[in-house]
Amino acid sequence: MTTALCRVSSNRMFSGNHQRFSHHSNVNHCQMTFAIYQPALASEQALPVLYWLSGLTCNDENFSTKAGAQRVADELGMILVMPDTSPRGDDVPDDIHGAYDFGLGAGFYVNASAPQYQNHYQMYDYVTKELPAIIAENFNVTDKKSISGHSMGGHGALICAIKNPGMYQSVSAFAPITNPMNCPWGQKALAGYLGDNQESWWQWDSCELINSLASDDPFLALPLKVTQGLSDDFLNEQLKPQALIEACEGKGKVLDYTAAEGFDHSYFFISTFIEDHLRFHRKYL
Ligand SMILES: N[C@@H](CCC(=O)N[C@@H](CSC=O)C(=O)NCC(=O)O)C(=O)O
Repeated sequence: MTTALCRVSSNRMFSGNHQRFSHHSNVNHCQMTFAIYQPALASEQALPVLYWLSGLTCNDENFSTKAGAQRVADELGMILVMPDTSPRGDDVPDDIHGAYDFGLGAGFYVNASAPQYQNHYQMYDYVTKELPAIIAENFNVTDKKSISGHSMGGHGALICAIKNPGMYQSVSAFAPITNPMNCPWGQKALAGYLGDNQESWWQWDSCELINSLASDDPFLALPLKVTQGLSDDFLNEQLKPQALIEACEGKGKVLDYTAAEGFDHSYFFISTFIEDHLRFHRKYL
C-alpha cells in the first residue's frame, strides 16, 4: 500500500537537501515525522542509506541539527534517514508522570505488548519495516542499509541488527544502553512496554540476544563499532559497556570498541566521532 508523504520542510545543505516528511503510520497508528538527507548524487544514482536512531528526549531534529553528519554523508554519497523516537499525538499515551525516560520521546525501539501501549508503541516494526518500505518507495536508494544510534537509539540499532540477519551491512552505536534488563532506564521501559512478566524482556536486550545466538548466526560476522565517552554521567548506572564487550567476547564476536577519554553523553561527543562512524559504515555499503 502506498503511503502519502507530506513534506514538512526542505533545506538546501551541501550538495543536496535536508528534508522532513510526515505520514500516517500503519503500525504506530498516528502521524510520524522523519528527516532525510540526500546528497545531490541521489538525483543521478541510487545511494545506500544509514538509519540513525536517536536517544531519550529526541525527535528527528536533534541529530539533524547537532551532529554535523550531513557534510560527511554528502562527501561519501550516503543518504541519512532519521526517524522520531516515539509515536506522537494527543491520543498517544505518555509516561503517567510525564517523565522524559518513558512514553513520548522514549519509544525504546521495541514493540509494546502491554495493553495501554501496544496500539501506538510499535517502534521496532516502524524502524525495521514500515519506514524502510516508505524510503524504498519514495527515494532513490539501493538495497544496502546500515544502522547507528545513540544511547536508547544505540541499543535500538543493536537489536535491529541482531534480530534481522542480512538486513544491514554494518551497525554502530554511540554510548548505547547495552543491557536494558539490568539498568533503571531499561527496566522502566521494558516493564512499561512489555509488562512486569520478565520472561519476554530478553528478546529486547542486546546482551541477552547475543548470548542466545548460535555459533553460525550472521550477526557474529556483521561489522560492529561502538564509541563510549569515559566522562559520560550515565556510564556505570545505565550504559554498562562492559556487558556488551563480555557478550561479544563470549561469542567470539569482533567489536570495534573505542573508549574516548574525557567525552560525555552529549551531542558534543557525537559530533566529534560521527565522521569515524560514517566512514566505517561506508566501507560496507
Ligand atoms: N535528563 C536529561 C537526559 C536526557 C538525555 O541526555 N538525552 C540524550 C539521550 S540519553 C539516552 O537515550 C539526548 O540525546 N538528548 C538530546 C540532546 O539534544 O542532547 C535531559 O533531559 O537532558
